Amino acid sequence: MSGVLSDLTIRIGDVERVLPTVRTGNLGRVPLVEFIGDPEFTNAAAQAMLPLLPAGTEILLTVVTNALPLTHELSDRSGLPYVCARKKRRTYMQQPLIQDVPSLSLGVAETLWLDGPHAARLRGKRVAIVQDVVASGGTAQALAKFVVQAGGTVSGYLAAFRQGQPPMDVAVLQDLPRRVP
Ligand SMILES: O=P(O)(O)OC[C@H]1O[C@H](OP(=O)(O)OP(=O)(O)O)[C@H](O)[C@@H]1O
Repeated sequence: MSGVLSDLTIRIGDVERVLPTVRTGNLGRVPLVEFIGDPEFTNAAAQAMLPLLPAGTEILLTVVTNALPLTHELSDRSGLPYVCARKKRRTYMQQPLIQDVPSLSLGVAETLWLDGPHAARLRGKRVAIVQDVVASGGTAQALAKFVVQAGGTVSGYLAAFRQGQPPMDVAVLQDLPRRVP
């Protein structure tokens, strides 16, 4: 069972968490979802997301940081491999694909990097885009561009949480308030 019990107390399966709220420059106070450092919460979310995987998906694509442990667990449970984009160029990258994200959920512009050999794993594949939270959808759009650049097709979008109204259909466990008082 999943649900928002109050504005900021959430439950996924048997795991309940009170989400902290943080103040951001242009959004006011927003709930903060953190999977990093919380394997119990991460595992519960990954397990609950299994039925959200689009039919026919062959590989998952995500981006650091918070979505990475979630995608790892989803990969382990589903048996689907995954590829992860970075938010910094690493010296060992070979002909990386590059996408700018104008403004992420916390109002910070980013550049995403997908190492060439990882991009090659998407070629000809049906790719599900996995995120912890989808807000504006800017990150999801950038990841979808990676899929197209790499020669794959997007099978769908899934996330643990949605905050706001992104432009694409995203399968989620729960909607969270975009702002809190
Ligand atoms: O739909 P959007 O508006 O693009 O926002 C969603 C993105 O924002 C958050 O990342 P964050 O900037 O907190 O980075 P982190 O995961 O590295 O902490 C979240 O992890 C998503 O990747």
